[in-house]
Amino acid sequence: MSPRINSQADIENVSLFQETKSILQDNNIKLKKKYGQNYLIDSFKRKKIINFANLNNEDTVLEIGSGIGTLSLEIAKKAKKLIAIEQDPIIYNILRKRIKDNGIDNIELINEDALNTDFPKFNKIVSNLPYQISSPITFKFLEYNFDLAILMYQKEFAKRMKVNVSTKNYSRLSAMLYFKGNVEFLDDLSPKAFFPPPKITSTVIKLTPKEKHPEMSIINNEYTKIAKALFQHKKKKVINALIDSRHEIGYSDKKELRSILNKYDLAIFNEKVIATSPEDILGLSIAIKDIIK
Ligand SMILES: C[S@@+](CC[C@H](N)C(=O)[O-])C[C@H]1O[C@@H](n2cnc3c(N)ncnc32)[C@H](O)[C@@H]1O
Repeated sequence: MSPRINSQADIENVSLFQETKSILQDNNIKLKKKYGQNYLIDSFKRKKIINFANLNNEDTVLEIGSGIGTLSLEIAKKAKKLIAIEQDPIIYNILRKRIKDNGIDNIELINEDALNTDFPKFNKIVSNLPYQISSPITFKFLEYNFDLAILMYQKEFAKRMKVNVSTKNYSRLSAMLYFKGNVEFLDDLSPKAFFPPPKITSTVIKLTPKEKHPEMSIINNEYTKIAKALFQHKKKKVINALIDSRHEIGYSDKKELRSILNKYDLAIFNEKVIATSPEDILGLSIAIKDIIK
């Protein structure tokens, strides 16, 4: 069915859709679900996403999952340099050719799994992320120094990034991000903005790293393990969640851990996990750090 055209934005969208379709057809590509290959075909949203990053000619931008270059070629026009990482070798080769055909010389294109490669130096990130790596790639970003990241996720995932203690979206992710980054919701994109359309709505967020929390820098390991253990049992009391996820903090014997924990007289043990703030979890991590293996 031909798309309905009402405005200039519609015309641009149709042309981005046609361009995407013809690149895929010319290369005999069937997009792969396992790589999260839903390509942006809404040129108005593309412009908006790139504008959110406020790019200038001193920026080195990192893009994870560059696909056929829908964002990449536009980012490269505004930034000093783009480092684009694409795992699928066939899609990587298509983009490599597009870069060459367009005479672009400021894109470093890397054919790797972004989770298993060190990122070259960058100061901004702009990415329509492959949804299946949302969580690990977000934590990986936070290991690097950068000014800001404009990132697109599944809406349900994005909602879990902000801390709302005692709500159903409060999660390990929000508890981890609380100390590491500020999250600002910027925009939503309907499935129609992508080809093929995914089943879900997407959300664009701005992530800005926070100053290192002084206590978190010494307790990060213990906090990470404890948060992982706790949020597997969000509705349980803290002590029971720790015992039930004892393998996350280095124990296999339930009785042994219970008797160790019973030596601590901590009020937080009787709180429900969902009601404990990141600050509470930090306090717990400091209190029991010596028993975390
Ligand atoms: C949602 S698409 C975005 C493509 C393009 N940036 C756009 O906006 O249309 C995600 C891309 O990430 C790639 N990808 C998936 N897993 C990856 C990984 N672990 N490392 C690098 N790229 C990956 C996919 O092949 C796909 O091209």
